[in-house]
Amino acid sequence: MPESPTRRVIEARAALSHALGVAEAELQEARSRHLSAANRRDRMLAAAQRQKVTLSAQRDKRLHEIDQGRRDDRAALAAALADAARRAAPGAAASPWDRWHPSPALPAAAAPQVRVGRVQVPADDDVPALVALLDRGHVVIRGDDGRGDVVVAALLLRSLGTARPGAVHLTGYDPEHLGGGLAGFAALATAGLLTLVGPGELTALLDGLVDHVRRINETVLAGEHASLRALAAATGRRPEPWRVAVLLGSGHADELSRHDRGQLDRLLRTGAACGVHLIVRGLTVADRAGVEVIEAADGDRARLSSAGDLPVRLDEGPPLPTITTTCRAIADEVAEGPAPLALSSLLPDAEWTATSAAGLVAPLGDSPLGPPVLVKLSDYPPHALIAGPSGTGKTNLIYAWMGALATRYSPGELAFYLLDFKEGVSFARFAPGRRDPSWLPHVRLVGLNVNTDREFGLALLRFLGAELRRRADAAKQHEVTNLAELRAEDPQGSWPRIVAVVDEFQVLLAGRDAVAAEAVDLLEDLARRGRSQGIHLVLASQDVSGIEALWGRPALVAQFSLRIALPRARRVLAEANTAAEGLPRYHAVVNADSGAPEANRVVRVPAAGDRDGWNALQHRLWRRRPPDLPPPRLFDGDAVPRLAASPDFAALASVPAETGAAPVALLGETIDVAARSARMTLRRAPGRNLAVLGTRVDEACAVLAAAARSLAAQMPPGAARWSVACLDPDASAAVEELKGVLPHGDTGFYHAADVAWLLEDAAQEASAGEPAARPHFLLIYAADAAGGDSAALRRVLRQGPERRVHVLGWWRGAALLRETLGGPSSRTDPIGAWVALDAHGSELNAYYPGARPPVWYPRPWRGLFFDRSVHRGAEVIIPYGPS
Ligand SMILES: Nc1ncnc2c1ncn2[C@@H]1O[C@H](COP(=O)(O)OP(=O)(O)OP(=O)(O)O)[C@@H](O)[C@H]1O
Repeated sequence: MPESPTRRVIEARAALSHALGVAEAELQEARSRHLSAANRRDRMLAAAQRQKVTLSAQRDKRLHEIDQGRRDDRAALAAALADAARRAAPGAAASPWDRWHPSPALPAAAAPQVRVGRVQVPADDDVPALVALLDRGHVVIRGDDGRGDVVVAALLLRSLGTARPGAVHLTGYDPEHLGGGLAGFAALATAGLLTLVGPGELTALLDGLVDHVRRINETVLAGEHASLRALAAATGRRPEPWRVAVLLGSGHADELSRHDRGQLDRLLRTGAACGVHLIVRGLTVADRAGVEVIEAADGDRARLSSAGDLPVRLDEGPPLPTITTTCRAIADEVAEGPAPLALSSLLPDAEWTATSAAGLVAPLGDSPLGPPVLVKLSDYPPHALIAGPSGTGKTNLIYAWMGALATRYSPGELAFYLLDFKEGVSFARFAPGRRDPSWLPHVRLVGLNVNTDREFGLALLRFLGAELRRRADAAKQHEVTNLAELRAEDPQGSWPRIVAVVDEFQVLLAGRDAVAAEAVDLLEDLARRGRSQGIHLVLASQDVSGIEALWGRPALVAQFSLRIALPRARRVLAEANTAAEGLPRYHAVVNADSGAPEANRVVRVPAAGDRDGWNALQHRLWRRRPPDLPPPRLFDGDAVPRLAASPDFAALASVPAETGAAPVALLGETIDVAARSARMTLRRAPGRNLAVLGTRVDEACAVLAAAARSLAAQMPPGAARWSVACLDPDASAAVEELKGVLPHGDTGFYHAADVAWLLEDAAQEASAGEPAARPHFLLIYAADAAGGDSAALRRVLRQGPERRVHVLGWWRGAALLRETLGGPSSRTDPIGAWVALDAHGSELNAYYPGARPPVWYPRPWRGLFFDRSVHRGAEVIIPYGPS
């Protein structure tokens, strides 16, 4: 059946309804899906929002952390920079001007950098802008002139304030009178620390600096050190000042010639190593290493090449009063000169530990190059010649040298013999004195005030000659040739090196007399042979140039190969060697090669003259002296010796009378090293009488008193007969004193009234057939006054000694003695010994062998003694003074 429409409608409707239902369902589902999607989206959006907030918070936090870290880093960096800067620029190198004062570094310390401003970094710390000038480089200033001046003044003042006074020398070139901040430094000129050069002098200035650099390189650095800074670090000393040259050009391109430009270039390249530093403004200088370029400008616009692009704010300049007072103080201190070196700088760490077998080595001071200058006495150089005009420190130098030697070598290694021909007592400190009993243990002899007793110089040379022979004999015995070998072969022997110092030795060699002639011969022999026997001569003089006795003997001069010249000393160095002329105070040139210029060494000598400083040293060594060491022999030409203190007198008394030895009369002290007495033996033989000649009562009485005392010391009571005749009332006091000396029962005293009786008696005794049982000593004061009784006296003189009758008489003149003897043609041999006081050499001709009279110029408290039985020539003696 066909389908009905209704059916079809129904079916369509059903289908539609189904479709609608499906659609509804789908819509429903879609809606629900949409809703959940919307929900999800909302959730996601909310989550995303939350995430965003978290992220942003995290980002903010991180950003904050980064910021903080950078701030911390920056602050740490700035603090480190500031700290490093403080160390690079301590004290006066950077301190603010209101608290500024000089703070000189130690001489050898490297120069600090100096502050000119502040590097503008965003940090709390003040980071100073530093410039490396001294010891390091140069500075070129560009930009604003006023600001530039301030920088120059700051650089100079800080450099001066951080160096020792005098260690920085300034030179200023300022042709346009720009000032350049130099004005306040004018006071330095008074001490030679500032030189200003004007227009046209730039070439000379640059040439001078280049020459200076060359000199430093050649003579100071000498290939051993790369720079003065390195030298100072290695040696601890800084021998040369820094030289800072401020060059203020006008800004014109043609201001420098080609030559100048070359020199400037050379200085910029090589100057800093030699302590030459330039501060340049207004001259064209290319940027280069070692040159700090400062762009001077106000505010934060200044720049320093070493600070890169960082802005720099330049400091205000130093106040003018700070500059001027500092400069004046530096100039004053420099003008005053350096503080003297102390003697302690020469002393060794351990005393008395050195051996002198091979020589004597000791420092004499320090050299400008730093190390101490060692001076040697040995086989070469064996002897020294020292010269220096009065007041230049010759005596001080000898003291310093002796101190350096005496602390290194023990008295067993070194012995000093010291002689001073100067009027004064410069060597007295080494001998025991009334106030200070100490002595320098090495000193064996001190001769003072010997300027009129040149014989003492001879005595020393003879003594050294004898010692030389003793050493040469010992060397021969041990079959060796020099002291070092002798000491090795004879280790138990006492062979110290001997250093004989003769100050103002020209006095000994002056004149053409016998003393000078013998002295030169002895010196030459000693100088030639002493070198290998450890005997060293040190001769000093204010001026050696005119000592003909020296220069006339080239062989003698040649032995003195160690030369020491004090400022302005003449001729002591080789002829072309003028090093002594420009020496500063308290310096010396030491030259161990006979003065050849290349052997010059300049030494700054410490002060050794100060008594207190010396005494401390001497006392220390004195307390350490070997217990059996005797004090030195002190010969003082101004002192009167005493018989009681004479070693020969002490020895006499200990000789027993029974030995039968002929009696010995001591007459005075000889001028010699051992303080020997002049002695005359009164043996039974013709001529054994003594005549004292001259008008000087005290001295004549002193000679006779010594003779009487010394004879009496050998003669026990009863062993001799004594007769004392006083014919001059001026002698009565001396005669009176003899009453306490001569044995009472054996002595008769006579005057003019009864002398005839004495002489008659003695004449009879003198012509007796047999000699007297005991000696008879006639002491006759003013024997020439015996007058009519001189015939008897003559007989006693002629015949007495063989019969043990001896006259010890004083005649008031040589001619008066001749009268006693029988007139001008009489024989003089009854006078076997005489002491001439103020009788001149020519008057003594008759009593002296040979055709020529003795050389004798009478002088106070000295006599000329001649004993024909022992002497070849007469010798000078010093009468003993009152006991
Ligand atoms: N190196 C030194 N340091 C400090 N002062 C010194 C030095 N050398 C010498 N003097 C001082 O200089 C003065 C003269 O010195 P010294 O007596 O040594 O000179 P001199 O050349 O021996 O003189 P003269 O020959 O007239 O005696 C003394 O007061 C001494 O203290």
